[in-house]
Amino acid sequence: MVPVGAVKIVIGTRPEAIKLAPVVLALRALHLPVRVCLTGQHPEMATQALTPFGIAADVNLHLMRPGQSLAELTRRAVDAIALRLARRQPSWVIVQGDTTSALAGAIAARQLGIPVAHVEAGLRSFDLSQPYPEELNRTLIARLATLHFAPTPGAEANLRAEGVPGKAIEVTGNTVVDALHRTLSTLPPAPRRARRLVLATLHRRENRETAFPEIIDALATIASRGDVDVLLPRHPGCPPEVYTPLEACPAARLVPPMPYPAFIAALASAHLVITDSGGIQEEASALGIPTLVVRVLTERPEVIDAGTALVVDTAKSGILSAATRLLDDPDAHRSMTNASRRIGDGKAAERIARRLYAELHGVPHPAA
Ligand SMILES: CC(=O)N[C@@H]1[C@@H](OP(=O)(O)OP(=O)(O)OC[C@H]2O[C@@H](n3ccc(=O)[nH]c3=O)[C@H](O)[C@@H]2O)O[C@H](CO)[C@@H](O)[C@@H]1O
Repeated sequence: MVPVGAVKIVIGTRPEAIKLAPVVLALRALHLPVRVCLTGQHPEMATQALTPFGIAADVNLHLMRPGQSLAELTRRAVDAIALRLARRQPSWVIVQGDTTSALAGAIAARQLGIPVAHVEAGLRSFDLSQPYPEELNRTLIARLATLHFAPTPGAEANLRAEGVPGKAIEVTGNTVVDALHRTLSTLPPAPRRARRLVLATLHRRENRETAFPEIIDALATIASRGDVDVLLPRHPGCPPEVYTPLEACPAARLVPPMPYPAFIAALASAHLVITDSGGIQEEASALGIPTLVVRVLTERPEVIDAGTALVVDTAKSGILSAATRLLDDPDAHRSMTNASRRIGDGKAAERIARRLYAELHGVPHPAA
């Protein structure tokens, strides 16, 4: 049995690890007992992401199996998490974002009557197929959660429109900005680059079949300009053959998933980002790095309002014309470089920890 007031944090993937690491540290700073449970959805990457924050998981459920369907992962994750929760009876369970692990954690906790706090609550694309399964997962988690930590006023408005009462929502900023600031403060000064860096990442499930060849083709054409370097860390969830056309380009560098600090160092020095990632849109916006979002939509209108990102869809021609403009027109590029605080101010985890402290103790933290 864990001590009264213990908080169990369920983490499946790399982005959950990055976005929950500041929360683990903030809860510990308030002397709240925390246990970190990895589901193993990203077997190596979640551990890799926690390490720079000095966090080791208390348990790893190792749930991934080759060829496992989403339904099977969901079923096995609910089962395994429920067993752990029943044994340890934490006072709260925290899940983050929109993964299958987060949904399974919320279902398991709810079934055992343990309240769920949802970090990064209220993001919506309003299309259950885009991104899939993430929009479905986060919508369902909202029905299961007791406390909703919305990163922005826009996310809060989405939750209110779904009937979530105001007192169950706290607008905190996104914890990714906390992780970013903490990491930037540990980095050495960036070395000067001979050529401008185009940093790209790709992994969205709904993009894999049809859109990836177009996006990779566009990246190969950009790399062949001769005046930029293209850097693309692979995502282990993507079939390796997806990247093959880029392997022939001398100016394109395909690398294994990068440790978070190394990735942030590359991002901070990038001239242009091309990505289907959610978290990287947020980090690039906080840094003021122009970003082309290779999706049909974004559930982060804040990065568009901030002027740091454009949604360009996944056709090669659209990606190329937007990238060419930003690489060839300094004014167009400059107009997208204002670092934004709309995503967060770096204090989200502290707000989350204080609210949970108050929920657990019935009074605010004495230092509040
Ligand atoms: C639909 C959607 O938007 N869903 C998001 C999704 O995650 P995502 O799309 O952000 O996922 P990725 O792109 O894999 O991760 C990005 C992170 O990884 C770091 N990074 C990257 C490459 C590398 O080589 N080394 C690294 O360290 C990088 O700096 C960044 O922090 O799930 C999250 C969890 O619930 C949600 O929060 C979030 O809504």
